Amino acid sequence: MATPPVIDGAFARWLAERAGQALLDVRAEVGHDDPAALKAAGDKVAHDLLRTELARWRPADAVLSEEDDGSRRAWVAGAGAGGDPAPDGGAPPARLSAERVWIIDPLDGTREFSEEGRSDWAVHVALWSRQGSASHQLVAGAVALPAQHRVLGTDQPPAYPPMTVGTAGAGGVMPVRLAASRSRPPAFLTGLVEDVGAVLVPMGSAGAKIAAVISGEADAYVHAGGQYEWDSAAPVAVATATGLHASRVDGSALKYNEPDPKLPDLVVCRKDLAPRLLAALQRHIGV
Ligand SMILES: Nc1ncnc2c1ncn2[C@@H]1O[C@H](COP(=O)(O)O)[C@@H](OP(=O)(O)O)[C@H]1O
Ligand SMILES: [Mg+2]
Repeated sequence: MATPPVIDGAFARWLAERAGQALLDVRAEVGHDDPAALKAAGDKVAHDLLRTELARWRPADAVLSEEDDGSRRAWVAGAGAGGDPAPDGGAPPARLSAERVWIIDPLDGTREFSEEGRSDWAVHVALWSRQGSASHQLVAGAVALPAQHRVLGTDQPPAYPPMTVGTAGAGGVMPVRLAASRSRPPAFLTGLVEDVGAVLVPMGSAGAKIAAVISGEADAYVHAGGQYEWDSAAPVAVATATGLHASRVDGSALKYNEPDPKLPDLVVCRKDLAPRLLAALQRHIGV
């Protein structure tokens, strides 16, 4: 058995790459005839692999995974998970007192994974640390894009600004290329696009969209209306490691390993574009 890297950033890449390969194998084996079966098989294979390797190589760390039972429930002090009566006496989840928590989305863009020919799906592996110095406290992360044959990671942050920026978004001739969900775009998106003079780049997977901003295929990613910590933790770790702006749509800091794992909105873009985009967002979401 191969021994994984000791350094957390390289370990995150190692994990994401392996889960990504397992997902490619599942896609090839199961096929696309039954999308629901393919989604379920992909979620399970990637989650099991990540959980097993984390238990083996980082046994002292806590894990928050999309595919864990009860992962979406908020912890409410004195009330138990989600405000329900607490059958366990109300003990908080281990992650809330842990020094280090792996925040993982074994398969982001599950819908696109099940659609033949699409490459906008990803594996997210992020590490949150109580000692983390950035406001998001993410200290390592990797995003595998298996069908794009690439892995982005904090261990080797891509160059900033992206190579393909050109004059886009700088008030020049090129419009801002705005990546957004192809299936659940924010309600204010049409108004925002008109206001900023943007062109829309619809895509699946938060990881794939943030990867597009990191590599310069898009200038910004805006989301609102619902998401969880695992949807953005790893791509935000990589984006900020490269020098990109990442925040809530009201400009406030993204926070991870919170009692409530909901993190419903975010914006990721180049730093030079952030003031203009955040000002436009204020007009459209009324913050
Ligand atoms: N309104 C919403 N509520 C909850 N999750 C949402 C959401 N909109 C997007 N997401 C989640 O964010 C991820 C990216 O979404 P999209 O592809 O639409 O941009 C998806 O993760 P999963 O594929 O891991 O479920 C999706 O489930
Ligand atoms: Mg997701």
